[in-house]
Amino acid sequence: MNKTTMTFANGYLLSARSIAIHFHPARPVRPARTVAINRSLAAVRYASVSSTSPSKRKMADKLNQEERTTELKPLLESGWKIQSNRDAIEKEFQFKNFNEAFGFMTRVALLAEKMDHHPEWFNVYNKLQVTLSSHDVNGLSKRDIKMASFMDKNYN
Ligand SMILES: C[C@H](O)[C@H](O)[C@H]1CNC2=NC(N)=NC(=O)C2=N1
Repeated sequence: MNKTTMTFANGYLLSARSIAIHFHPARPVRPARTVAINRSLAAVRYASVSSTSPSKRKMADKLNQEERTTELKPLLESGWKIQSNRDAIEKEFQFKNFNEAFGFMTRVALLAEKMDHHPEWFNVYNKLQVTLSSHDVNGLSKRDIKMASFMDKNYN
């Protein structure tokens, strides 16, 4: 095999059978996962901008007795429970693994930002305990019904 010879400006001579040239990009290439996370964050930022402002929100939207019977019924049938010491509902979700659980939480988080209504939740690996209540009315509101229904719809 022929040898390649290179002479450098400082006079050094390099002689080798093969020369490997490494190109270093000006900035590090972002892995696909980072790009996906950044897109999600951009979606959250967009959602926050277009979210309902607290001033516009109807403050007196606490569920009345009739709504409690009609709107809570399908949720209680799907495993939601009314807490004994608080006007709140709770449910435990179980997933295949952490990735599935966190994907679900991410989808819920996007809605939470859009609604400006946030779940209380506790996650360990594939389990997620959720409590829903509306702090501003100190009890259940239609926002909790909406969020619980969204969770049920997105849970397989
Ligand atoms: C300032 C902000 O709009 C409020 O604190 C929002 C945020 N998220 C909320 N989430 C819930 N669950 N209840 C609220 O009353 C509530 N209020």
